[in-house]
Amino acid sequence: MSGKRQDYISWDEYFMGVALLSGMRSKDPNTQVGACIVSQDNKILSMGYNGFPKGCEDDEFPWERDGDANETKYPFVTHAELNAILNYRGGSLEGAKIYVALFPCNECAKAIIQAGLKTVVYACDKYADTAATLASKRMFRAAGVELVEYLHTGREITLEV
Ligand SMILES: O=c1ccn([C@H]2C[C@H](O)[C@@H](COP(=O)(O)O)O2)c(=O)[nH]1
Ligand SMILES: [Zn+2]
Repeated sequence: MSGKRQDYISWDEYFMGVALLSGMRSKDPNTQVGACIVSQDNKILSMGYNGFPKGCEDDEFPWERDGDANETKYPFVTHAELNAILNYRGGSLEGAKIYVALFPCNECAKAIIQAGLKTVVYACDKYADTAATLASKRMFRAAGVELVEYLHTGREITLEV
């Protein structure tokens, strides 16, 4: 009997928690996505969330979903997964895992595969029926990337400072 705490969070809760916390930085009024990249030995390598590129001010670019293409957020927003990959300054991400709030779109899938990530753990798949997600799953399957649905534990985590 070591007397250690028993209610500590699991690795999955920890990394998905970091991904969700990163997503809370997003200014997207509809969908906030966070991502956390983790090495094979459980070290956090990088994080990201969906937002406009550097120099593209949140108050000057549109957050709309509908309208003329260039009056919506879609051409401008950098996705959480891509930001996490681009934020990494350490070299290779070969073999790493990515925890992400939303199932990656086809563009993120390409970046994930090409960066050498081998596992995607996702919390939500709300666009499962879209062409982008279906293309994404097809590419992940072909590239041998493991897809793991995050099992929500129901644990509420409160952060107090
Ligand atoms: O792989 C993905 C897919 C989407 N996102 C971001 C891009 C947008 O900011 C939102 C999606 O907005 P909706 O209003 O739900 O269409 O999610 C991402 O980061 N990664
Ligand atoms: Zn994407």
